[in-house]
Parts: sequence; structure tokens; C-alpha cells
Amino acid sequence: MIEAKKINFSYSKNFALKNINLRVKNGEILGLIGESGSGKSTLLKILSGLLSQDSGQILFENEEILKASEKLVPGHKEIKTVTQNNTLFPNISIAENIKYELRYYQKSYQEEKLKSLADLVKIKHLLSKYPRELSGGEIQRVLIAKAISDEPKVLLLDEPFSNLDSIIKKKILFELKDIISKQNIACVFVTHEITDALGLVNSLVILKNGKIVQKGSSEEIYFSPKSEYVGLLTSDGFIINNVSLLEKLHINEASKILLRPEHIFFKNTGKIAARVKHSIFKGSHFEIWFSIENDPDSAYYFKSEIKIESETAISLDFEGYLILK
Ligand SMILES: Nc1ncnc2c1ncn2[C@@H]1O[C@H](COP(=O)(O)OP(=O)(O)OP(=O)(O)O)[C@@H](O)[C@H]1O
Repeated sequence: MIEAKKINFSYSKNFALKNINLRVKNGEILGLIGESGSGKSTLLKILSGLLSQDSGQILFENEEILKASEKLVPGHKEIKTVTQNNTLFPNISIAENIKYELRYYQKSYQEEKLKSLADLVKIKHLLSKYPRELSGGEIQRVLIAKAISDEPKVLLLDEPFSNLDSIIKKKILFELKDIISKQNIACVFVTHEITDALGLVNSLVILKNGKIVQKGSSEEIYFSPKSEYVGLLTSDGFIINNVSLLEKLHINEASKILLRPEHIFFKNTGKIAARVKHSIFKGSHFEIWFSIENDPDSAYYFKSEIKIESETAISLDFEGYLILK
């Protein structure tokens, strides 16, 4: 288990992490989400022992770990981090790069482990190549294999899947979740792609300007965002807080709502008159962008199985939108 207690840290006057408390149990994944510059990577560096907090503690298996400034070699051997940076040795093969992590084990174990890791992240065909011969996504898969090779107790993932194709990414995410649960690893997963995180994590922490603004399960965060910031971070959506517009939309019970595409229904008998502006082909569906008839500057979209021509007059209903405080 890894835990952060009352962590404070600042680089300068411009940015600070403030009173960060979080805990990740063994076998669980905590998703760390926040806009660019909110402090996700900084927090990960503190958790991994690469950066020293100004105050507060990091506990690993209930014991405080030394700060980076208190150690000869920063970091912790049971805590592995994967970032987007290529940290492979350039002049040895991919197989040798991975086996380097396993250098204290017998040769037969190294070979066996290499084979199972290569199967897992689909890099069998790359083992004899050199890092310079690999694409960005292939390097990321090798880095993941390296990080989990020595079965760490804590795995910190800083957007390590950003270069992967969607199908292989999903496959690796599911398999990684399985490994984390079977090997009882505590994992913190930083991502911009909230859709990657929602189904993967056991809990989510949302950061804004170095502060935790909401914690909870994916469902809690998605269905009960405490603020505009959290609501818009977790999915596409529109904030409506203009009273006269809310009235025009027949929404009387709130002064601010989050309207997501899934809350908008195309109905012949809908209460709201709208006009289609664009139909954008998205493969599995069309994004139908429209404006409200009596507010021509408004721009919202819903998902539709069929294309609807621009300038078509349609009627809509809004159901299930979230009321924001
Ligand atoms: N070494 C540094 N020295 C000074 N300021 C820094 C340093 N590293 C990061 N910062 C600043 O600290 C803030 C938080 O940066 P951090 O990289 O933790 O954000 P992030 O949430 O991971 O962002 P992103 O999603 O863009 O990677 C930013 O304002 C950044 O400019």
C-alpha cells in the first residue's frame, strides 16, 4: 500500500501542491486526473521518491519512506514509474534492456520472464532490435514490460499509453489490471484520457491547481461531479447557467446544469425547437450539432445513428442532466 499524508510542495511562487492526502491499496488502481499543469506528474515524482516534498509523509507498507533529498540514490526499489520518456539503453537490444532489470536472477528465470512479458505486451518480434528501430508505441510497450518485470509493489504510470493504438491500448490496460490485481500491486495511473480511466480504476482523484477537488469511484465522479471543472473533465458536456436560456429549455429547478450529449433526446414531440448546424461522421454514429431555435448562437450536440441535414428543424428533450451548485 502507498499513502500520501498532508503533502505540501512548491517549485516556486507559481505552483504548489497543497495538503494532498491519498491512499492506494494493494491490487488497486487509483486514477489521477486533472487539467494540464494541475500537478499530476509532480505528485507522482513525490510518490516515487524522486522529488522531496516540503512537508508531509509518503508511507509505503505503513512505513515512512525517505525523501529524495535524504537518500544517496533517489527512488525506491519496490516503486516503479513508467512515463512517456524513453529511458531504454540505446546500445543494447530490447531483450537485453528488459533482462537488465532481471540481472540478479538466474539466466533460466530471466529467459522465462522475458518470454512471458513479451507475450503480454506483444513485443516478441522486437526483442532482437535496438531502441532506435522502434516506434513510440513500441517503446512504450517495452517500458511497461521493464517496469513490471521485477514485480514491483507500487506501479506509477504517467500517461504511458498515449502513443498506443486504441485496440492494443485497451488490451494492455485490461491485462495490466489483471496483473495488478493478481500480483497485489498498488498502482497510480495518470491520464488525460478519462475514458481510459473510468472503467479501469478502483477510485479517482481529481486535481486542480495542486489541490484535490474531488475523490470517489468512477461512478460517483461521473454522475455527481461537484463542480463544472470535474463535470467537464469527465466527459464532453455543456454548462448552462444563463437563467433565461434555462427557462427557454424548460429547466426550472436549477440555476446551473451540466448537459451531456447523452442527456439530449431527438423526439418528434420534444419540447425544445432546434435547428441542425452540422452532422459530423464519427464512424459508429453522427455528432449532430444544433442551436436552440430561440438562441441561434448556442451550439450543442447529441449522438445520432442517422445523419441529419443542416438547417433541418428538429425537436428535442433534455433528460437526466446534472444539476451543479
Ligand atoms: N521543474 C520544475 N520547475 C518549476 N516548475 C515546474 C517544474 N516542473 C513542473 N513545473 C510546474 O508545475 C506545475 C505542475 O506541473 P506538472 O508537470 O506536475 O503538471 P501535470 O498535471 O502533470 O501537467 P501535464 O498534464 O501537462 O503533464 C506546472 O505549472 C509546471 O509548469
